[in-house]
Amino acid sequence: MKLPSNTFLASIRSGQPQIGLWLSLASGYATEAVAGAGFDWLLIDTEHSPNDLTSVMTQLQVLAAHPVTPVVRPDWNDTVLVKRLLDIGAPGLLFPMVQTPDEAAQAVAATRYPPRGVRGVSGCNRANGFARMSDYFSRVEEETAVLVQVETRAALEQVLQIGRVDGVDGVFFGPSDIAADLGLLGRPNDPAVWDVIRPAARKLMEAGIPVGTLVFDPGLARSLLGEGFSFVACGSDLALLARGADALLRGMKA
Ligand SMILES: O=C(O)C(=O)C[C@H](O)[C@@H](O)CO
Repeated sequence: MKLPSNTFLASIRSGQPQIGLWLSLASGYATEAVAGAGFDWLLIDTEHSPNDLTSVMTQLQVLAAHPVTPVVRPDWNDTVLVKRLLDIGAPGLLFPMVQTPDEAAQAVAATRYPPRGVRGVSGCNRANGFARMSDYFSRVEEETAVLVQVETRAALEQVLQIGRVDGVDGVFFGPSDIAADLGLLGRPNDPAVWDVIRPAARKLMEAGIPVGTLVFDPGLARSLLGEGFSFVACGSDLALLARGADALLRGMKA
């Protein structure tokens, strides 16, 4: 038994755009319902949703039956939590609120076994096929996507240094937090937010570093992919449910 190749990672490295969806409902059943839609990547969020380790694992199990790559967002750049997420088989991690190259290096180190990093070793777990994957230790680091999230003006100023940290596979812009940092709380689509994100994203793209984001506007998502963003999530399971319910009732009352 071999460690599966990470198709999301191979795609962003080779410049093939990846369309994603955020998973915030913290439910294996809801995840199963969207799993077959055909998204390239699905982000299991533990920062802003009621997910715990067990609900994340259930969703990873569900998604294993589908040709889509799950990426898990830990709630913090926390070495111990990262070890546990990797042991349950997260093929990619999105680290929130990475502010400096040192913090990006800390995120990478959490995903590497010694001597390259600080990941603790478990011999038998879901990630290594319960010790049946003969190549797990030799390949897991090259097959794990390490994505770091830039969410403040301070981080934007160092974006290239953050993106160039050895082991970082991509930089994700958080428009909601960047908007808040700019004094535009609740306005992630405000042009002023994108006026600071776009030049930073271009710098990374010119350096060959994949760039991603999440926007709740399919038109903006399409245009960002056209501008060279590599991995763009264009909505969430939670928003689809809530806004779909709103629209259905509105239609009934119209
Ligand atoms: O700043 C952002 O944008 C993000 O980090 C994404 C949000 O956390 C996501 O929950 C959308 O509201």
